[in-house]
Order: sequence, then C-alpha cells, then structure tokens
Amino acid sequence: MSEVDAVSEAAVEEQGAREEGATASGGDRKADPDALIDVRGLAKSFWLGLLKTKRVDAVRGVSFEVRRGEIFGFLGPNGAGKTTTIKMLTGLIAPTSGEAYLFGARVPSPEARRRIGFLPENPYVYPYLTPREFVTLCGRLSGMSGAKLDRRAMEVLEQVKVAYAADRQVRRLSKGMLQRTGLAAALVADPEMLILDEPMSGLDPVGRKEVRDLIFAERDQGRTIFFSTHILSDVEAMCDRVTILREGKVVVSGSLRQLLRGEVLRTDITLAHASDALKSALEEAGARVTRRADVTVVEVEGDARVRDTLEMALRSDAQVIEVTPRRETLEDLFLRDAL
Ligand SMILES: Nc1ncnc2c1ncn2[C@@H]1O[C@H](COP(=O)(O)OP(=O)(O)OP(=O)(O)O)[C@@H](O)[C@H]1O
Repeated sequence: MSEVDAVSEAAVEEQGAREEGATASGGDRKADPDALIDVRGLAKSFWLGLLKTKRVDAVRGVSFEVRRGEIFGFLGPNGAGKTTTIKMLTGLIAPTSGEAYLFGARVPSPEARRRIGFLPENPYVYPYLTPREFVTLCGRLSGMSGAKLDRRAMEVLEQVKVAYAADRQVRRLSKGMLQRTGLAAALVADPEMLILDEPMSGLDPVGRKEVRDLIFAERDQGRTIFFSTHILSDVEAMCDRVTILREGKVVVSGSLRQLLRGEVLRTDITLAHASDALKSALEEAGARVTRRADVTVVEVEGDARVRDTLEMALRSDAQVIEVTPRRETLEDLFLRDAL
C-alpha cells in the first residue's frame, strides 16, 4: 500500500474507528508525556468466508509503550500480528477492542497522525510517478508547499540515496530503491516519530546497513523510531527496547540490555594445526570440538576450562587463532523462553 493509498484508506477508516471508539473510554487523556505510543490491550479479529463465520484473531490484547527518543523494535515471526497492530496504531483499521494513544491522543487522531512519518510494508507507489513527484505529493498531503517543499523533497531523496534517480519513473526502480523512496516520503514532513513496517525488507546487505545508519542518524537528530521486523539481528544491532509478538500476543517486552543476560555463555577457541591426540584429549575433558575448513573450534564453559584448553593447545604445538567469548543473543533468548 502506498502512502497515498494509506492516507485515503486512513480517511475512510478513521471515521469508522472514531465512531467505534466513541462509546469506549474515548477522548484524549493525561498520559506520560514521554510515552509517544501507548498501546493498551489492543485486539483485532477478522471474520472470513461468505457468511463471515470464520474468525481470525490477528492481535489478542497487546500492550506496550514507546518512549521519546528511543529506537523500539516490534519483533515477531510472519503472521504474528505486527502489521495489523501498526494499522490500528496509524488509524488505518479500527481495533476490535483495546485502545492506542499517539502523543497522548486517542487513535485515530488526525493531529497525532500529522506528527508521524509512516512507511507501510511493501510500499506501493504509482508506477508512472517519479520519486521526486511521489515524495512531493506526500509532502503536500502533509500541508507543505512551494520552494520549501521542493528543497525538502530533494534533501530526503539525497538522504536515502535515491537523488540520482529522482526523475526516473518508479516502475524502473529496484525494490530497494522503492523502499528508500517510501522512507523519503515518511521523512519529508519532518515528523517527530517514524513508524516503519519492515523497513529493511527486500534490501541487500549494503542497503540494510544504509537503512540502519539512516535510522541511527534520525534518532540522533531527536526522532523516535518504531519499526517492525522478523529479523533478530536487526533488532539486536539497533534497538533500545523491544516487544516480541507471537500469535497475536506479547511474549517478551523490555530493554535489550535487561533481556539479554550480559554474562558469557561459553568461549569459542579457534586453533590451527590441532593434532588428533589433542582433539581427543579436549573431548575427554568435556569440550565440544568441531572441525571447520582448516581450523578446529573448541567450545568450553567457564574461565578454568578456557585456561586449561589454552595450556593443552600450546603444549601440543597447536596455534591459537582466536578466543571469542559468546554472550547471549536474541536467538538464545528465543530458545531460552521457547517463544
Ligand atoms: N485483512 C485481513 N483479513 C483476514 N486476516 C487477516 C487480515 N490481515 C491480517 N490477517 C491475518 O492476521 C494474522 C496476522 O497478520 P499480520 O499481517 O498482522 O502479521 P505480521 O506479523 O505483520 O506478519 P508478516 O511479517 O508476514 O507481515 C495473519 O494470520 C493474517 O493472515
């Protein structure tokens, strides 16, 4: 869905959402001024089939907060309910129950919506527009105009490295360039917060790194970033805090530093020229020994075992290539908590 489609769909849905929300605990309320997103018990069910008899509970009572100035990761496997939550948050669809606040205002709030830049999943841009036209159009929809808008459109296209193709029709752009054009559109109105649904999808490793750097740069300029992904390493490399969703429910939420135990789980010692006798001796001493290409990797737990292994290796004339302490990763967290 393009930003343009998103905007028009939002206008239609917003009315419905407002009507549905009116009977609940509606209205704006006093909230923590640093909680730019406050989601409380949000749920969404879809009814499928001709007679609407089959119910899909896409989101089942999700709650979390995003604070000013942080990079917040919204993580979960395919089908976990990330996009559905983001659609409710941005006012594109109305929740079945629960409520969400943006900048302290109950969603849907046109004022709050104006303060966010939104990148939908797989942004669709009308193929005969150019990036410059599309980004300018999005700026106009946000109330910008004139030379200031022209300048800002080129500035954000430069930022996302699409300026060289600013006047090329979108249908001639690669998926990565299209994704960046979507990002430029999200940035054009200088929003306080970015809501990005899978911003790294479809990008090659260089493109992913560039988008990561861009997100860091935007945060350094004071923007708050909320992004969804199903890729653990993206979250680990970038986020201050994270909420992990599975089958429509929050399974883990908190700061990455708190969630990932800082202690060393094990140490990997990489050796060259390890003899068969050394390998057997290490295995007998309880180490896990694996051959990889022309090196041997020995996995041990505890400082005493590290020292013993190094001594044995040096005594047998093996060469120590690398000693790497392994700390817990998000993947370990997934396994630990059997998410
Ligand atoms: N409009 C809809 N009608 C019916 N079911 C839907 C609709 N939108 C989403 N769903 C279902 O709701 C569940 C959650 O989907 P959602 O797209 O929110 O997941 P997601 O975490 O964003 O996944 P992905 O990473 O694949 O985009 C899925 O089972 C999906 O099929």
